[in-house]
Amino acid sequence: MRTILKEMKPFGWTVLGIVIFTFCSVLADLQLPNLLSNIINKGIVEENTAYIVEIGLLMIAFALFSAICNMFNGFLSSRMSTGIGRNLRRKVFIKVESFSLHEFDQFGTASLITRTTNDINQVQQFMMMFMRVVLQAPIMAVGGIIMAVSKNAGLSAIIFASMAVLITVVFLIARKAMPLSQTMQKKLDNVNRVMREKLTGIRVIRAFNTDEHEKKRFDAANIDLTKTTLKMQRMMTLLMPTVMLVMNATTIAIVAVGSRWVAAGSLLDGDVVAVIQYVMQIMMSLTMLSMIFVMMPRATASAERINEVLSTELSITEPETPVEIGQSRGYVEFRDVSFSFDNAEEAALSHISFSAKPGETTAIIGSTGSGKTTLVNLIPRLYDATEGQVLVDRVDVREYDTKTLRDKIGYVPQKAVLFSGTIADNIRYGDETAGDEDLKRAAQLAQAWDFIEEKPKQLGEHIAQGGTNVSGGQKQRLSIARALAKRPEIYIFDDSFSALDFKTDAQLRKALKPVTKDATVIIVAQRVSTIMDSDRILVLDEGRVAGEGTHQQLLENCEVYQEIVSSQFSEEELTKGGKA
Ligand SMILES: Nc1ncnc2c1ncn2[C@@H]1O[C@H](COP(=O)(O)OP(=O)(O)OP(=O)(O)O)[C@@H](O)[C@H]1O
Repeated sequence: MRTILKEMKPFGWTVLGIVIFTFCSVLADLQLPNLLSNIINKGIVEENTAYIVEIGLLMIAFALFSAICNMFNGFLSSRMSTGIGRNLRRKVFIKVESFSLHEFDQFGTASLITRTTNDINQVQQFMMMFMRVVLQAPIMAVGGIIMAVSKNAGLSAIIFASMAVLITVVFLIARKAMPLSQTMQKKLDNVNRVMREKLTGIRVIRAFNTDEHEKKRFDAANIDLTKTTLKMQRMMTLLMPTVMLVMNATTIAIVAVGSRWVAAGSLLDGDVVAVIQYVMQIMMSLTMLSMIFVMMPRATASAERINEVLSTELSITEPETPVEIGQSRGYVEFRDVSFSFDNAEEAALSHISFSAKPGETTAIIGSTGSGKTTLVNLIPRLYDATEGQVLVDRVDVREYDTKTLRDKIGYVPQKAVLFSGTIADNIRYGDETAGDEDLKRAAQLAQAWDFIEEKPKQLGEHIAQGGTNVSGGQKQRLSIARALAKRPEIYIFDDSFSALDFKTDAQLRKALKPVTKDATVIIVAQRVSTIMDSDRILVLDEGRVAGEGTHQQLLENCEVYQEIVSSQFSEEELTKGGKA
């Protein structure tokens, strides 16, 4: 919570304004019972109408003044809490942007979304309530007690007794509510996770007719959250009736004791009414304060979750003195590299060594799960190697500023990702200064121009969120065009040709040759036909290098490669030289 309170720093003047308005409104409110008691004691008892009107008008003026102060207070509090919410959202967003895949794995996407939205909202609402109540309630309670004691010290003893009861109840409720609030946020994460999976996997769910199964899964998460929320709400519903009970009991006690003292002539009627009014003010402020105590655990849980994100130590950090770009042009080398995912029993990559040179194409092939994607992810530092070194232009990737490193790389991921916007926006992601002609050229090279040309708005055609309004192959071609527009020194194609038909695959590789002739090209592929012309093929098997060489060399000496080839080609094709 301390971290969140630090967020109040830029709002110093607003806080000062809130403090001043709160003081003014409370002081005005505290005058009202006193004035009412004067009306009764002097105006009504002595039948002095002029006095009643005069004090009545004064009461209206005080009430109006308090209302205006409260209005300003509300305005400033909302300005501050929404400002804190905005700043936190910005900070979390920037922090998450600097996360490596390791941190994404650690938090989970659904949880990061809940933290950026719901958790920050909780804190924002709490801050709003906090600023309105946390000053007002104690001042009102203390002021009310002083005023009540000044009216009659004996009657005020009753107030102390009831305050003790109320504080005990609030404490007990807050103690129970605290863990429940924390659980609630976790369960909300769960609901978001199931919902997210359902929305992103809707096609599979429909195709496999698993709507019922998904419904049950969602119901389970939803009911779980509902149960905890209800438990918490039940606790909260106890609060108001308890306050009312204590307040009414106190009023009765004051009337019972006060009426005797009035009859004995030691107390005035108006003072009994004033003390009752002070009791109401004190109890109401304590109730408001108790709302803070009830909101606080949930807000604290949310604040902790936000803080977890903000204080995460990045597994991929920038070097203190980054290396300047040298003369080389994209030379990639792996030196005895091993990599393990957190909590994984076995290493995903073990002792990998190879080099990929500019002007050459290096292919990586291997069965599913053999570590191909993991290997290429180490080049742009999406993960850092656990052991060994990944070098780009003979410098360890960890010694580069990540922006400098990633500027050298054109990465086409296994699963093509498009953003909502136009086709041009998506290709321009690679180079924001690219003109329409550059975009067209990149699209032509990526064999994407044919389908773009047919669209009514061509490059200006809208792409839906997640690229759902283009086919898988078209998505992949746009994703390739994006990398080409960047004109990088190192191209990484992670199984990027798999959604293309054989003809387009061959055309694309042919078109790429002149463009990438000076660059280092690394192609991950499942299809032998895609990579058989490569200068060097690296065969991966269970995270280890099972062979390295050209297609012909591997056919002769690498068993794993022979198995892959024979699973994809017929005997006849193999004797013809494996051409598909
Ligand atoms: N985020 C992750 N956390 C833990 N283990 C992972 C993670 N990503 C991949 N793995 C594991 O690491 C191994 C290598 O995965 P990788 O994705 O690199 O394989 P791949 O060869 O690219 O497979 P495919 O051809 O199916 O894409 C697999 O055993 C996989 O289960």
